[in-house]
Amino acid sequence: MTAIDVTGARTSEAADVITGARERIDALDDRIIGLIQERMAVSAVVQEARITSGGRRVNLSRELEILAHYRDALGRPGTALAMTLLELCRGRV
Ligand SMILES: C=C(O[C@@H]1C=C(C(=O)O)C=C[C@H]1O)C(=O)O
Repeated sequence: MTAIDVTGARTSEAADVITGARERIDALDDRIIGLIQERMAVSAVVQEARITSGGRRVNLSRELEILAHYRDALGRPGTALAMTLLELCRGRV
């Protein structure tokens, strides 16, 4: 397959732009995944400390703050993203 086929572009110039941009996207996705894994590890520290102290895993008021933060930054899809992040970090409630 040629670069044009793979990218869906109709010219080799557009195919070059898309190929370069996709490399940047792949690198960004790797960093985002790494940050999510780091967030999961830090969240686990908080949850473990709270559970060990006799508290509950989940803290609803804190989660509402996080949902609002993502919604304010990214709009409605930000809320969905934050819910997915919270599920990754503390499991399903
Ligand atoms: C990490 C915490 O514990 C849980 C996980 C959260 C998170 O991953 O952001 C937020 C609230 C809690 O349900 C916390 O209370 O800060």
